[in-house]
Amino acid sequence: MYQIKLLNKISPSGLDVFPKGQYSYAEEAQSPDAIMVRSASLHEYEFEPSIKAVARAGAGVNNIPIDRCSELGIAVFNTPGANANAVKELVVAGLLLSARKVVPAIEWLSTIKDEGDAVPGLVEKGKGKFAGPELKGKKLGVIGLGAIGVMVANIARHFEMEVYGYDPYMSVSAAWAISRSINHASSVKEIFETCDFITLHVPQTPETKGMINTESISTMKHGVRILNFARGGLVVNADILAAIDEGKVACYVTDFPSAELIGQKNVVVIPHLGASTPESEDNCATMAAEELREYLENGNIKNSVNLPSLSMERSGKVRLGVIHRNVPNMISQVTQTLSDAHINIGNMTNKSRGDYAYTLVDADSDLPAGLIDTMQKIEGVIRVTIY
Ligand SMILES: NC(=O)c1ccc[n+]([C@@H]2O[C@H](COP(=O)([O-])OP(=O)(O)OC[C@H]3O[C@@H](n4cnc5c(N)ncnc54)[C@H](O)[C@@H]3O)[C@@H](O)[C@H]2O)c1
Ligand SMILES: O=C(O)CC[C@@H](O)C(=O)O
Repeated sequence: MYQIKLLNKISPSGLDVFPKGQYSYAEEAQSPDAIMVRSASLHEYEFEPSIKAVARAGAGVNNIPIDRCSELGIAVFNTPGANANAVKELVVAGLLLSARKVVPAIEWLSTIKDEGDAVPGLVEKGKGKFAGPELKGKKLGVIGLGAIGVMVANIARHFEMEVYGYDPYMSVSAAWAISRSINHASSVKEIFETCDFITLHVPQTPETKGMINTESISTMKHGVRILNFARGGLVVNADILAAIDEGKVACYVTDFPSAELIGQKNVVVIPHLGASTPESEDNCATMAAEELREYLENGNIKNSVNLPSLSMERSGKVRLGVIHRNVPNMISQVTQTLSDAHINIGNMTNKSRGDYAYTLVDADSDLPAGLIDTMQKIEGVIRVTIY
């Protein structure tokens, strides 16, 4: 029985992917084989030795200690694109809210709610201070052209915005999906200097952390509107609040609340609702559960963020999955261990990713006792699993 430990609320349609009687899932598990998580932080988590995989039902993996997982031989998965449409739709709302002062205007209405028949008159008299510009004809800069950024860039064209996109690492599939009418910015500086609206769609990494700060804001247009549906850490809150105070930034819309942002003028704070639709919660949970099943049952890897993608159709009697360092002589040592035990290899495949590599072997006969221990002791082998 495979045990899955759930660290956040996971959509039932994802949990239905696990066959009853073969899998159990709960918030507490004695010897979990895998963890399913959304936004809970695992940075302080003591991984049980039984854990082979972590599946993030979502895109961002900055809540997971990826390097530590790799060193422990734990495969980390995410669900690319599964919640992109949900985020795109909320970004559209964010664009409109950043331009038209709908949020403060609604708040203002509650101050005149006891004025009886005078309300319509007060509305017509007071509404002038809530005027805001149209999107049509304005320049939108999209930083990060992945699953979400491409969708945002494309839909903004339907508002007749002039769209600029920046992503030095853009994937081939994103390049196919993006509209040809999007202008290619050759640097992030170009976005900062050119655009009236800037929206962030990059992961939080050491490279992107704090990218919106006093210095970068100083290169932007006066009255720029900034949207952050990616991660709170991309923006230095104190710097953007100072820029709002000076009028340099007209509005900041973020999906990542912090005490200093809540209630501030010209800041629209949303409680991390980007992916909170039933559709995206189902998509993410289903994709994450399918990835876990394929890995736990067959050792096949799809959508891992720390190990290579590698799948092989099953053959032979026993399958071995070996996570090892990406250094010379590893494959020969793995195969030598099998040949020393007179095991014929029916099929095998290997792929590397950065410092790590993964070898899948289908053996034609059962493995003798002790073989796994012998293989595990090879220098550079991190984890050996039988499937
Ligand atoms: N608000 C939410 O609920 C919510 C939901 C989903 C994702 N997110 C966040 O949005 C981010 C993007 O999601 P996605 O699904 O589009 O991911 P993605 O991996 O499909 O796209 C990220 C893109 O950023 C690009 N990139 C990386 N570093 C960059 C840099 N320095 N400059 C420019 N581009 C860079 C990558 O090349 C990639 O194309 C996630 O990492 C996550 O943090 C938030
Ligand atoms: O699980 C969520 O609600 C948010 C997920 C989102 O931040 C992501 O990175 O995919």
